[in-house]
Amino acid sequence: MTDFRAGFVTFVGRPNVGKSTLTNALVGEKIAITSSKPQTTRRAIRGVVHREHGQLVIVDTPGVHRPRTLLGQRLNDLVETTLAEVDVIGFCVPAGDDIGPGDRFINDWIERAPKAKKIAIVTKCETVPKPRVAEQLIALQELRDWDALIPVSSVESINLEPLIDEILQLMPESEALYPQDMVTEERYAQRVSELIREAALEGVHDELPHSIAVVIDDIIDGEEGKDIYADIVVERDSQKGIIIGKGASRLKNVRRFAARQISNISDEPVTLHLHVKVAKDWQRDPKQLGRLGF
Ligand SMILES: Nc1nc2c(ncn2[C@@H]2O[C@H](COP(=O)(O)OP(=O)(O)OP(=O)(O)O)[C@@H](O)[C@H]2O)c(=O)[nH]1
Repeated sequence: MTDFRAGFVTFVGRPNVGKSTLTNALVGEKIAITSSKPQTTRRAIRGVVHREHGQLVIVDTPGVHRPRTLLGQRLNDLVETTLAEVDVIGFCVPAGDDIGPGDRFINDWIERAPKAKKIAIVTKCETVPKPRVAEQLIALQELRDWDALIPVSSVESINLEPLIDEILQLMPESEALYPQDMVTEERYAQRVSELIREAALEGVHDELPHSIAVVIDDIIDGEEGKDIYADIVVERDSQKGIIIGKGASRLKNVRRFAARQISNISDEPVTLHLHVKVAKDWQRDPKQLGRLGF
């Protein structure tokens, strides 16, 4: 096949700029979890966008930030490993935010991938008036000579196909890297655990979101469907109480919400069994981090 292009792209940017939402919107299926809490993303998750003339493999990275814990440090390492392997880096900045020191830090940082093509993406562009989008594009142009510059909205599906086209044009000529029917190579258990974590994050505040991890204990295929056993892990007893809620009301909601999401990605009925466990200060403990898969 001539003129078919394929390669890897990653979106970088401060936490909460909309990288995961953009990945999901481009792939057209829920791959990465999203939330209004910063630093939701903890794994390099791949989604694959298939088009007649090419294929994009999206690697989702955690938000870049100043590491305060061992977990933070490992997340930054993960971003760096990802950067070294991609063909295109998409630098994301929301239309409504001024470009600040955090953005400049990331802009300098992507220099560490000299071979990657670099594009700037203005996200959430439906949230501001058009002149503001134009201003943001100009501000970005002052940062560097981008290979492409494009405003998008994941929520209102603005410019998503043009973005895919722009990125594909920057990819090397190559055969398809993944089979046509594959949208993610994330293992089922990993996707399940992320969906549970997303449900558990709903409505929690302050430090608690960063303290929540989910471990899948077992997935048992029975005649009536799957039984999934999972632990929601927190760092302190007080957090355990918050997650469970009065008369276990909150935990029941988490289970109901997660089960519905998991059903959407499963081909048979699912029964979800959740337990809440305390692993004291797991974010700072190398052994616990290993056990939780970081
Ligand atoms: N209005 C609007 N909100 C958006 C858009 N894209 C993302 N958001 C919201 O912005 C918030 C953060 O989105 P995420 O996709 O989780 O951001 P992220 O950059 O992946 O965040 P981290 O995982 O923390 O790095 C969520 O509340 C999204 O719903 C958009 O196009 N328009």
